[in-house]
Amino acid sequence: MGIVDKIKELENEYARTQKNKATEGHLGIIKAKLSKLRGELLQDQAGSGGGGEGFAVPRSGDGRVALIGFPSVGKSSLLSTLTTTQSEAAGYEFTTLTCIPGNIIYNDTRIQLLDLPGIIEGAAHGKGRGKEVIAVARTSDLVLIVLDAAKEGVDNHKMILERELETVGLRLNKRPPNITLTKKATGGVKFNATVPLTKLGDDPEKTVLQILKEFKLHNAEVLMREDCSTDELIDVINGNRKYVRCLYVYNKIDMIPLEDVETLARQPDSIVISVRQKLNLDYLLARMWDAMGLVRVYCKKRGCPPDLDEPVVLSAQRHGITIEAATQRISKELLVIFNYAEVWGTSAKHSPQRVGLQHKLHDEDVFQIVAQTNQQQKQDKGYSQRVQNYNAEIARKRRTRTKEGKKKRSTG
Ligand SMILES: Nc1nc2c(ncn2[C@@H]2O[C@H](COP(=O)(O)OP(=O)(O)OP(=O)(O)O)[C@@H](O)[C@H]2O)c(=O)[nH]1
Ligand SMILES: [K+]
Ligand SMILES: [Mg+2]
Repeated sequence: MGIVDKIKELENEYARTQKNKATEGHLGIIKAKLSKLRGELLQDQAGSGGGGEGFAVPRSGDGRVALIGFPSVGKSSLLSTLTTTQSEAAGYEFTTLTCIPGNIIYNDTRIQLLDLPGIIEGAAHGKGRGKEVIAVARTSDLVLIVLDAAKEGVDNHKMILERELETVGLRLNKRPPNITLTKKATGGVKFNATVPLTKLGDDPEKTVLQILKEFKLHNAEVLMREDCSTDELIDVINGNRKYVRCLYVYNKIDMIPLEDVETLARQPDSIVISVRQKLNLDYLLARMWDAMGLVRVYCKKRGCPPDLDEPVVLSAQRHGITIEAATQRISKELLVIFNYAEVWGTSAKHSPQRVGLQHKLHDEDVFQIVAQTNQQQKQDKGYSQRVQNYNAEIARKRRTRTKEGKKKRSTG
């Protein structure tokens, strides 16, 4: 009998067995067997054929949130509750074997929520489908580390998960260190700092030089604008770090005493919930929204009220929250003829305020783009260059589209 059939048989047995005190032991053994077999199945998929390339779930909506956690903490139950997608949930581990996307509409914004297989210690080094799960975390705007509040050693679980994510270059709830590193061809190492450095030993410059040497960087300029640690310097040298927001979601609080719930809720970036009893889920959504740093702005045409049902959603983490990012989202063509914008809302000093492309918008601001007049276009030296760039980009897009079309026709 193959592994899949064995799993089927055990699942059927699990479903058939009455859940009560007398059967607890027997169910426990089935669960253990199932967990072992499903873990093996997951490993197989990661190894040959099935896995490797990661989960092919395209990005959609205005932001992406990944559910990361140990098996059976309630990730799938949470996805099925917050979205209209159903992801199978069960009492045994590794119920979910792949990435399952769902959608949340919140504040007129579409958020893609991703259910994922449970991960275990060693995930970062390829245990189970750990590598692929973590790869999804890297592409997300927010990671929800889901924890089982009723499980013993939940603090330890939290630490293990953080470590797994950190190992592969994710940095949770941290800002990129304020260090500029410029690699040079010659000239040796030039080191400068604008603040006192307290975390790099007695001779910070020497420490920095030694670290650079380890990475075979013999010619470079380093400028530190904050009191950084060696780890932060190494992050900057490595360069492929991904800074992601993260919230800790403690599920199953229906199973623990109220005092314990309060202790967990007081920890930073932590939210306590019960999916089963639908406790605190609205609060979770509100915290998710805040953590994602999304900004809704409304574009209006001259003489018309703005369309308040259709925000342009900007992400501080991804493309920025400037007038430029907003204009680009409406149409690249508009950027070519952009003259100035008028802004109403909390980012404006007075309403409306006349602003340029680099103005940063706030949530629920309204803006109107004012184009250059023909006369202004003639006088603007940069105008013809912008038109050329724009046309070149359109041409490039058209070429890649035809190429892709040809490829599809020849393979499909
Ligand atoms: N008591 C309690 N049980 C819950 C809660 N949420 C989920 N469960 C149960 O926990 C078990 C595991 O739930 P799943 O949603 O399958 O967990 P998962 O994290 O997706 O598990 P894997 O896919 O195996 O990693 C199921 O038996 C759920 O009914 C909750 O809030 N309270
Ligand atoms: K499960
Ligand atoms: Mg699941």
